[in-house]
Amino acid sequence: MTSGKTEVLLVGCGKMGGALLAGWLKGGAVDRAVAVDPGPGPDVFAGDARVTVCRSGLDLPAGFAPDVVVIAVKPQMMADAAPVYRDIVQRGAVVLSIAAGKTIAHFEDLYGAATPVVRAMPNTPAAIGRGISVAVPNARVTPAQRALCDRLLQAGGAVEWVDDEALIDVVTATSGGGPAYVFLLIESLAAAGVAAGLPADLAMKLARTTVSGAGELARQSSETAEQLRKNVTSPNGTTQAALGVLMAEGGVPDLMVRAIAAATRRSRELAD
Ligand SMILES: NC(=O)C1=CN([C@@H]2O[C@H](COP(=O)(O)OP(=O)(O)OC[C@H]3O[C@@H](n4cnc5c(N)ncnc54)[C@H](OP(=O)(O)O)[C@@H]3O)[C@@H](O)[C@H]2O)C=CC1
Ligand SMILES: O=C(O)[C@@H]1CCC=N1
Repeated sequence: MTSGKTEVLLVGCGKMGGALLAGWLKGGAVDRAVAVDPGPGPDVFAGDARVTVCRSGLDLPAGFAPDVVVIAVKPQMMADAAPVYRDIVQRGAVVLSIAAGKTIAHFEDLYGAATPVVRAMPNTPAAIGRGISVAVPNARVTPAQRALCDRLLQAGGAVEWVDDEALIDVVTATSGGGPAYVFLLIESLAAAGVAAGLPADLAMKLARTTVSGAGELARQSSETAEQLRKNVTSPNGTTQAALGVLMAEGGVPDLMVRAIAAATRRSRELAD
């Protein structure tokens, strides 16, 4: 922090890093950001005086000493992308990683055992301030660094902190990837409507509006999700006929257990 200003180095400005940066700039959470990305991702921010775009970590502005280094590259790119920031991290920045699978120990190995590291998992609704992140700090993170990471993550929506890092793999499977499962539901609902005779544009409008409306109702209502489901399900009516298929053995609840287990396994594999 320079004279009370918050300075961020963002490594990887793609879908998730870009969504976070947009939220920081919009909410004023960041006074200066240097975004490193070899692709066109950060170009959309180039007109903002607070943002400097670099194509490589070797081209950082002279003397740049960020408060936080946010790692937002794909886990598979980590070995190429992350080592170049060792000096800058060792000058006192906290590392905030949103990469699936990559553990706190991974960054301690890379940057030194004394490095303050926060491992977090956001999701793409952060782009509209409606995401949720879960974060875990290592013991080196100071209260001020934790508050800074909390502020950065809150620009994208809700934030939960946990102590057990192993939960982050499950969080990754549940809420990190969760929006994709919901978009699949929209696609599947629309496709099923078309298969049953609806025009495609009407089917897609019904699916998008129904899923987003139901999501907003779930957010605003004090009733449980189960009760909200029952409120739609008239005894021996049409919804009950559909749920008899969806909730049968091997149906959505069973599939979701398998899906979350597969994603959790994959997150653990990406640690290496
Ligand atoms: N997408 C999501 O919903 C979520 C993603 N995450 C995590 O966020 C991270 C990024 O994912 P996502 O945004 O989807 O991926 P993207 O591919 O959209 O973004 C990654 C960006 O990093 C760039 N990049 C590649 N190599 C380097 C490098 N050496 N230095 C700097 N930037 C580089 C890529 O450029 P290029 O494309 O040119 O290679 C790309 O623009 C991942 O670790 C993922 O696990 C976490 C939560 C949710
Ligand atoms: O699919 C992935 O690996 C990343 C992590 C969570 C969402 N996208």
